[in-house]
Amino acid sequence: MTDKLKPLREQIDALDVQILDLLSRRARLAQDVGHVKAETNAPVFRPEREAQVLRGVAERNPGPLKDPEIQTIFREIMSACRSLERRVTVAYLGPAGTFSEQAVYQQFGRAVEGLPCVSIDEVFRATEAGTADFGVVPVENSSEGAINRTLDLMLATTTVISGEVAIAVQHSLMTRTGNMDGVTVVCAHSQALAQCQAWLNLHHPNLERRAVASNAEAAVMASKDPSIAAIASEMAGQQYGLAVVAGHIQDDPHNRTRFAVIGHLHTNPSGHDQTSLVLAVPNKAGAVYNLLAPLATHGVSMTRFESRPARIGTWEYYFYVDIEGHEQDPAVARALVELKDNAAFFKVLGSYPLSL
Ligand SMILES: O=C(O)C(=O)C[C@]1(C(=O)O)C=C[C@@H](O)C=C1
Repeated sequence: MTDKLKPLREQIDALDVQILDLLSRRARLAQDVGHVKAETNAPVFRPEREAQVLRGVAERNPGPLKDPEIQTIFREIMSACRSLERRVTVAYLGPAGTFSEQAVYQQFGRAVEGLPCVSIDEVFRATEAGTADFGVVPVENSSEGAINRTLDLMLATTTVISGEVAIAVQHSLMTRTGNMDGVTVVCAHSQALAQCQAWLNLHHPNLERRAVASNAEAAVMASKDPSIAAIASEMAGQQYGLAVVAGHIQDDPHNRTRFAVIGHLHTNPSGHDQTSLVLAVPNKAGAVYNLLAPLATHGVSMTRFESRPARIGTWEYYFYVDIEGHEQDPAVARALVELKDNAAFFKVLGSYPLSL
């Protein structure tokens, strides 16, 4: 056995030497890029470039490694190279161990400075004030719908959307012991409780369900109190020393949450982009239909349409609309001019690469 392994390991060692050399050369080039950027005060993080690199490696991937694995490796390479230029700070809904933190790493890789915040409002504040370069905020969940606080703050603040990340949200029921002896309460964020309600009704109908600020907060509580179980990601459970009682308990096995990367960066076109808008129309018959007509005229697809009450005491709404393409794409640019003409209110939240 060792005789057969030895020559294979020698080949792996030789390749690792080459990989290391190539990585060092790549890192030095990134440093050069950093110097060029520093001269013009250009942004270090370029989401459109990173999206192109990640799509490119998936297209050229000869296997046997799978595309997501290859992309994870290259994301970390770029993250490490980027941190040689400058380590970016990213605010997210903390504490550590939340799905928001997972989304930060999925977008920026590990060589990033995470700034956990106590609320979505705080993430916007830190980003708007420049305490963080970027913020990562949840926008919508595939089973529970829009995160209204995020939508309201996107309208009210000066931040733009520079990118998006989608992550699979898998919940586990966890306690200190890995069993439910003496447990009377289950804690989680209200969204997580809602996403697991059918499972809880079936398996633990008598547990008191208590909504708390975040799933990670629930994990902290469960780590201190044996009468509390937490619903959270396994990552959060590990962080706070919990053991899994049951995994994958979300009612929708394909449960996903989409996060927006907010900041002050207007991202350039990557070739596969999306634009987010907020619109309002005068409250009269046919107004919404007329408002959206320019999209059809210019062949621009709408991928999302969400309404929020304007909260000014009348029955008026803001419409959150996602369309395919970048605001610099000619067809999108033409459609936006006409949309703006039709709308009583018009704001482009940002154009950014579609999540991988
Ligand atoms: O191309 C750039 O602008 C770089 O800074 C290099 C690099 C990379 O490592 O490939 C690093 C950070 C940017 O976000 C994009 C790409």
